[in-house]
Amino acid sequence: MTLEAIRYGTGSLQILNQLLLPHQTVYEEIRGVQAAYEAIKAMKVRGAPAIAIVGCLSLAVELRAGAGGDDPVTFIRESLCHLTSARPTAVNMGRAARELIEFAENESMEKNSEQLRESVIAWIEDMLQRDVNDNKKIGNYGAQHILSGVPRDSVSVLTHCNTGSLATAGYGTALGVVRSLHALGRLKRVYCTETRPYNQGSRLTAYEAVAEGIPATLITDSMAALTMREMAISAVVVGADRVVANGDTANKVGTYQLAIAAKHHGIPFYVAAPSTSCDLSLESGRDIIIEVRPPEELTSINGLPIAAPGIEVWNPAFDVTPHQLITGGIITELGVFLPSELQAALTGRLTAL
Ligand SMILES: CSC[C@@H](O)[C@@H](O)C(=O)COP(=O)(O)O
Repeated sequence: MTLEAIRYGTGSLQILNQLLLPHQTVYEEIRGVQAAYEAIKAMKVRGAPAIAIVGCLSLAVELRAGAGGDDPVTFIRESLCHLTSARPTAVNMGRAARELIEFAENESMEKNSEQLRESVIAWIEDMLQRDVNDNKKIGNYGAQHILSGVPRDSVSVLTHCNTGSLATAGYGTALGVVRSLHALGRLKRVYCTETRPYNQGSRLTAYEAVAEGIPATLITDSMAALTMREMAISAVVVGADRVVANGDTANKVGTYQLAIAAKHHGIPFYVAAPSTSCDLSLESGRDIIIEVRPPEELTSINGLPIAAPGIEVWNPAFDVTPHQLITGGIITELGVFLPSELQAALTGRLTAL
């Protein structure tokens, strides 16, 4: 069974409302940029790569209907800036916006409005396939790298949040590595954290694992260190929302403590992310803007209050793992790099942000 977070046909876009998973499978029509902005903000669609793809596809839907009239470049620029502001930590939407605006500006030198719309739509539609292809490469590189440390045995890995088909155009990043290990017949088990407060692990990663027959065990976030000690974990593999020049990595809150626990237990810690999640314009993780989300995400679950009324809440959605703790490497579609190698490996391959 293939899970589809995004359904796109010429001029029409639907997203799977991930707030309703795993109990209901409901696809919602996204008719344009504002609807995509709201869906991203509400986390109906989430995951750094999926946010960028849905944002850009919503623009394609509007362009297909002739939006922007005689000045499509202004419409494209304003729409993309708006979409980028929905969730600030993940870099993928900002990067896609930057590249697309530059592309549209260049195209506008030679093309009329109609032709420009067509070429921008083609650029956007290509994102879906590019993302899946990149994720398959990440899966393969990551699996080979992990297995190079354990030549014969099957491995157990631990992952955090959801980085699978639901967070990308398909296959996934960290969960793509897990998929590749499973496809090679070398995955003993994946341990997935619940991932409070939004439960992307228990609702989404667990859902993908069950749907695809991947051997998986759910743990609460607070069981991670114990699991590392007791369950012969060979690697911790997580995704990323932004990897900066020195390798510091912003990812779903809780990642940092996993990296500390992995270091204590001598377990290699990997970040799996496409190069589009890397941001060489920032030198260190201190410069990353961390999204702080509403208190209700902690004080209730599905609208049911679970905390003492009146308690103050701090709800940062992401944390930054220092590069020194990323001991396994950063797995990209171009290969696996130590944090110290990343900048040189990507220089010249990424557009400046
Ligand atoms: C594949 S995106 C990186 C993930 O590890 C993770 O941080 C993520 O899914 C993003 O979180 P979310 O807040 O659900 O959009």
